[in-house]
Amino acid sequence: MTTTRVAILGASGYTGAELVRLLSRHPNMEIAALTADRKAGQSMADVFPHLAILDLPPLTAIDEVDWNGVDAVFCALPHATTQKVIAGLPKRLKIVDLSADFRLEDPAAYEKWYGHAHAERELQKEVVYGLPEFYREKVKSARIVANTGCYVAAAIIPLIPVLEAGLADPDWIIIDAKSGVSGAGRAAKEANLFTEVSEGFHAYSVAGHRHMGEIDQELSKAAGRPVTASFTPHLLPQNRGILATTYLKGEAQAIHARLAERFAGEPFVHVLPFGRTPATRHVRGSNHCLIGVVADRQPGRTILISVLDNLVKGASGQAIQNMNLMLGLPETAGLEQLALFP
Ligand SMILES: NC(=O)C1=CN([C@@H]2O[C@H](COP(=O)(O)OP(=O)(O)OC[C@H]3O[C@@H](n4cnc5c(N)ncnc54)[C@H](OP(=O)(O)O)[C@@H]3O)[C@@H](O)[C@H]2O)C=CC1
Ligand SMILES: CC(=O)N[C@@H](CCC(=O)OP(=O)(O)O)C(=O)O
Repeated sequence: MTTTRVAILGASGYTGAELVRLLSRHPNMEIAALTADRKAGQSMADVFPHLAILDLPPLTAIDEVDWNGVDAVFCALPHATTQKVIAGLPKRLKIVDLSADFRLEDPAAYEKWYGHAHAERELQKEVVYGLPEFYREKVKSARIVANTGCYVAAAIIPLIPVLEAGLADPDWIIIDAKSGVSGAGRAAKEANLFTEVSEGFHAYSVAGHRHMGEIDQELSKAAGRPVTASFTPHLLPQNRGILATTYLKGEAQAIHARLAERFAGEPFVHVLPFGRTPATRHVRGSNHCLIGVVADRQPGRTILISVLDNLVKGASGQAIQNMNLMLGLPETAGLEQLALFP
């Protein structure tokens, strides 16, 4: 089998480093180029000492990449910087974009949630929304895939099959989600200082987080009519992991049966026995998403708990899963590691 030469744009960030870690053991991909912005000119060993044992190309600016030596691209740049970069890449390249820049199919929704007009509306029409468990066939033939967001993946993986089957009230969906701090990226921000995050816990962007547009887009498709979910993100004093607790009006046993049937055979989504609940440490460092279903005390109300590692199934692992599909490789290639526990 041939080896695909990949470039990682944004390799000096957290998801870029996670792509390098996972791809270093991928049987069919080799890293041909790595880019950075402020850290261009440095080596990966300088920027991420845990990767120093690997033989890696230097970090360069994007315009210094020799595209003749590249077959596929993982784009791990901040949102709002990605549209122009992807539009400028050679058209023969397969691209998975980890940012939010191409996830919203409606340009008006993009403008509403991101506060500016989409810069590449024509290109947007070509992009496939890339949650593999639901868009596998489309991803296989896509040139550009927009990876699902980390909070969004944790929230919608269990919700889509429930809404598709009409097993919960679409007007009563409450998603209470918590993320580790690596979800905010490596760039220094006052709000993410140790002193601001440790020994505490807080909600943020309440009733206005930009992921609401993406959640509503996908849940509306699943329900077959407009859905406006409640979603509140919280910042956990830990590095990795997302846990979403979702409250629904629907019968818990029926919801559990539907999810168990829908995800049977999925390599990375697992439904726990009825009543059992997962924790972020059960998925740390792995590409797995675990789902627990519990009957609330009030009959007809259900609590869903879903967990994933924001840097793996929420970003870099999911991106490799999508790229595997785009390249006709086994979907699990390079992604077989179990969680790091404790
Ligand atoms: N962190 C997470 O858990 C998740 C992140 N994502 C998304 O993935 C993307 C990457 O996230 P993450 O790795 O956390 O971010 P980081 O802030 O850790 O890294 C960003 C990377 O982009 C580079 N960069 C920044 N600005 C520019 C620019 N103007 N031109 C070129 N390169 C630039 C940085 O280079 P330098 O370091 O040299 O400045 C760095 O390599 C984001 O869009 C994010 O929303 C998606 C899901 C989960
Ligand atoms: C903890 C934290 O700050 N998380 C980020 C979301 C993670 C992310 O990178 O967003 P995308 O999945 O859209 O790319 C936030 O709340 O904006």
